[in-house]
Amino acid sequence: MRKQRLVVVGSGSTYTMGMMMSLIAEKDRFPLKEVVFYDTDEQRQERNAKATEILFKERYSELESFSYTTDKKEAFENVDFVFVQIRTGGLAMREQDEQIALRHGVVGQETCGPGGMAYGLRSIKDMIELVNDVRRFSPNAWILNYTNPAAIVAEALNREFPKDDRLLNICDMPIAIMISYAKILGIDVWDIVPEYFGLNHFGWFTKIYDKEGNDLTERLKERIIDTGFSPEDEAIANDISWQKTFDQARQMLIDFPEFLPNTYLQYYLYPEAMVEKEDPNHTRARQVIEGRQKHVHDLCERIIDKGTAREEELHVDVHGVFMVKAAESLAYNLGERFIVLVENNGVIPNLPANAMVEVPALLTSSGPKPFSVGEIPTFYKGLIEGQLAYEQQVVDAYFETSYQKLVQALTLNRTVISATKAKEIVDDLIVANEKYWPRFKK
Ligand SMILES: NC(=O)c1ccc[n+]([C@@H]2O[C@H](COP(=O)([O-])OP(=O)(O)OC[C@H]3O[C@@H](n4cnc5c(N)ncnc54)[C@H](O)[C@@H]3O)[C@@H](O)[C@H]2O)c1
Ligand SMILES: O=P(O)(O)OC[C@H]1O[C@H](O[C@H]2[C@H](O)[C@@H](O)[C@@H](O)O[C@@H]2CO)[C@H](O)[C@@H](O)[C@@H]1O
Ligand SMILES: [Mn+2]
Repeated sequence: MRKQRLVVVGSGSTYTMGMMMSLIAEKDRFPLKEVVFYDTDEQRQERNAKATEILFKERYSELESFSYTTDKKEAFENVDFVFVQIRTGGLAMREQDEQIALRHGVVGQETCGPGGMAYGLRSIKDMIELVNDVRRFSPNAWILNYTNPAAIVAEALNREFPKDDRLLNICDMPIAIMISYAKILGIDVWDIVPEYFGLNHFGWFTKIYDKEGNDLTERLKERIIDTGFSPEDEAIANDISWQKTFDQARQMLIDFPEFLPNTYLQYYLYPEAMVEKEDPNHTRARQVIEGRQKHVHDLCERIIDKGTAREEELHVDVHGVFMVKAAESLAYNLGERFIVLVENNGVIPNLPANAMVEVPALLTSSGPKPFSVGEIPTFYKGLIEGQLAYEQQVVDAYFETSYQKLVQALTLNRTVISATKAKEIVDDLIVANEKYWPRFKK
């Protein structure tokens, strides 16, 4: 089995340690020769890197080389895989996004509504630069991207790099939801065969089968409605915010029982209730700073101080293992089924061909091979078309630096609707994002 050379971009991420555990867990199926960390923030990177160095010495003796750098050439030369998880502006800007939206009485969220637009307009520039940098040094490397908002990033990258067929955007939400389905059904998550359609953070499971082809959909729906729905992945199971989100997904299923919803639809279907639940002084960004980020920083510092990771409880989480398993399938032509983002091109014939849709696909060494979904019913088509128009309008606004299109985009978004509000929010976001956004022309 050919060993892979991997670079992790945004290696200072709160998800890096979980991802490293996934690399260790999958080392027989995705064997690595070399791992390189790349980040623009030396300090964030060093903490994770020093802890990883110790972890790899103890648990990944087969690895020939581990290093970390802020130099692009050093990072991107001769690599096979690039895993990307960057956050332009950091969690501090995420907090701004959430608070600005809430100040105007609308959903304040990382990837949905005005927050998602603000974050998207920060991510696009860095992601385009990054893909260009990687391609300069490793023209054939697989780039697997987690960077959010994945819908807007995927749309922008598809326009900027239309011929790049080794660039794949993914999201861990569908698989995280499937972990909860698996628990309810008493089967292994990797034995679930899902049918799914939508945009990123905007989709529905239409069928849930097991490997033998048994249709478990109706049984699953009944169980969720009767006995509840909760997050089960280790990383989110005890998080109150995620528990509320999964509980709300049960309510969505009661209200719209045809298909099983992605949890993110709560922001579009019940925007007022979502706003009411929020404490503007303690939004999700602050919870993550005090929760996941603190936990990871403390963990790394303990490992570094003690010189060992043996005393720590470290877990493989869905985020890391999904990325690694997808990479395995691409590297070794396994043709395994994953829900990923691809250009529509008739997969859903009653949506535009150029839409970036999230659907099941077989991952092969020549790229994702999506399954045909077929025409979707009017309710879902209507919702998706509105959201797609918003996403495409945000990307149009970015490339044309058009203020008018930004206002139009937010007016299209279900979490905003009011043109007056859209304009006021855009004006506030422009001020807050001065360091990150292009200058929009009025
Ligand atoms: N697609 C998904 O389903 C999914 C799931 C989880 C997280 N994410 C995304 O993963 C990313 C990381 O999340 P996090 O909470 O760990 O954020 P984080 O801020 O902890 O980590 C991001 C890292 O990226 C670095 N960075 C920023 N700009 C960079 C650039 N241009 N080049 C290299 N490094 C850069 C930062 O210095 C930081 O260390 C975010 O975009 C988040 O939204 C996506
Ligand atoms: O609010 P956060 O930062 O906790 O999470 C936002 C992300 O939520 C989804 O991803 C993951 C989660 O981050 C991870 O810990 C995992 O175990 O479960 C979640 C659900 O899959 C979402 O897909 C991401 O796009 C968000 O960034
Ligand atoms: Mn996601």
